[in-house]
Amino acid sequence: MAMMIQIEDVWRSYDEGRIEVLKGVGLEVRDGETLALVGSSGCGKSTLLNVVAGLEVPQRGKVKVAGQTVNDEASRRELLRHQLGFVFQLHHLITGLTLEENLLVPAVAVGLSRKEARGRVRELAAATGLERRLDRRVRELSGGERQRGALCRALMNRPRLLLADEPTGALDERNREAVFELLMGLVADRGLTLMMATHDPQLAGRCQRMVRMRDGRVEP
Ligand SMILES: Nc1ncnc2c1ncn2[C@@H]1O[C@H](COP(=O)(O)OP(=O)(O)OP(=O)(O)O)[C@@H](O)[C@H]1O
Repeated sequence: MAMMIQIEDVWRSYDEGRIEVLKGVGLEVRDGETLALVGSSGCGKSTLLNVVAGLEVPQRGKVKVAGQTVNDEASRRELLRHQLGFVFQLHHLITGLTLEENLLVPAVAVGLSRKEARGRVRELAAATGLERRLDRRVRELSGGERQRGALCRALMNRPRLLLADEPTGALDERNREAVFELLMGLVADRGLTLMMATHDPQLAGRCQRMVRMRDGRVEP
């Protein structure tokens, strides 16, 4: 069975080792699997996702995504641009730009033609009910719309892996359900691998596998 993520004995600390967050994490996620990462606040879920995404560098250990070792700037850049999409708890869109402009940013970064990029924008906007919001500035969108926009942006470069850090954590219940349904629907349609940190047991239960973090490690 092909592995999408391979994490081996990963250690990450802050403040010159005084704050130890990841203490020898090992985890494998299969291609096409949906996995929920749960555990109490501060146990290191976000840090682990950031390490997988190459946004943070571990002091020790190995991370492979789609068989490629993530160990230098070039591999991290390649990973972020082509292999994975990331949805954060807060949308992280540029609020002064329109939604469409935001979605074009990752496409421009990989040199997609304007025509192709606009085609993808329309396709994702249709899939998330945002067709009539594309010309709006992000600061004029609702919380649920922003989060749906963030999901679109994460999928613009057609990654095979989606990482999500409390993707519905900042939303009210109605929006939470709607955004989650969209996310899971897009993951299923496209056969994506999903690794998602969540505090919501209901959302976690909708993933194929649930993994608990405790004291800087993943429970067996
Ligand atoms: N840049 C940093 N400098 C110092 N400490 C940090 C830094 N980033 C994270 N930490 C600490 O690492 C620990 C784990 O943080 P992390 O955000 O990974 O936890 P989490 O499980 O995602 O928590 P939550 O569920 O509340 O989002 C926390 O105690 C946090 O304060």
